[in-house]
Amino acid sequence: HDALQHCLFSSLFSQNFISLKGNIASGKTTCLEYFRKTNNIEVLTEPISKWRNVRGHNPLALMYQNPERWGLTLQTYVQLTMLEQHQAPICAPFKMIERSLFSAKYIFVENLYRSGNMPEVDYVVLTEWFDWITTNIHIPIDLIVYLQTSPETCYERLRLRCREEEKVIPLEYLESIHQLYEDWLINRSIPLPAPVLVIPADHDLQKMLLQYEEHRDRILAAGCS
Ligand SMILES: Nc1ncnc2c1ncn2[C@@H]1O[C@H](COP(=O)(O)OP(=O)(O)OP(=O)(O)O)[C@@H](O)[C@H]1O
Ligand SMILES: Nc1nc(=O)c2ncn([C@H]3C[C@H](O)[C@@H](CO)O3)c2[nH]1
Repeated sequence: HDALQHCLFSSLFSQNFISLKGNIASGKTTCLEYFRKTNNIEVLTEPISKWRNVRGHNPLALMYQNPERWGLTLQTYVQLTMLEQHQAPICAPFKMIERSLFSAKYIFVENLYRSGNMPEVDYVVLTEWFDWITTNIHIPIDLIVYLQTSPETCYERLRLRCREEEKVIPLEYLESIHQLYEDWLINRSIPLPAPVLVIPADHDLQKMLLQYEEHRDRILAAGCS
């Protein structure tokens, strides 16, 4: 009975799906935390724990160690876990999801392929999967929030956070990821699934919390855009 009531409740609201995007260590987790605490927003962080341990295997580490051999393995699993995130039922008027099925394809798969770290057959098979999913399954996104940082800032923060698998990431990797985000979200090289709100995110924690406060109304008006 409760589940039915919940679903009726959530169907009454024009559900608003906000996708939070940004480079590695651009501050997404901090942003999600802010909105989880201050508003009635359901937050879905990246399922990175799954990528680091799927039945005892760590495809994230494997990909960083040998992208040509393990890129497809990780990306196939990222695509599945991100689809699960998009499909997860929600019972709040807003759902903020860290990155998306789209950023996995347009940023990370694209980067692996363009940098020569993904054989074309792998790229083509992943694209076939992605095209089938996005054609046959509705992936609702009402607003994209882009935490725009410089690669250097992300590199510094990355080193501070020192996640084991990420120790091998050079600045150049962050620069190419940054360029793909800029091409997509600023220069609109690929059609966008939703409007983009850009938040400069090179500032310190205090200033960022003020930025989130300033942009709160715009973000929570997602569905009425
Ligand atoms: N505005 C900030 N100023 C300084 N350090 C920050 C700021 N925001 C986050 N950090 C720190 O930088 C590191 C990365 O931040 P965070 O985990 O929020 O990034 P992220 O975008 O979620 O990373 P990923 O893409 O890897 O999930 C963390 O150690 C965090 O404490
Ligand atoms: N190759 C690859 N493809 C993805 O779709 C993807 N999404 C996130 N990540 C990496 C970035 C951070 O190290 C860590 C947490 O964001 O996981 C990815 N790596």
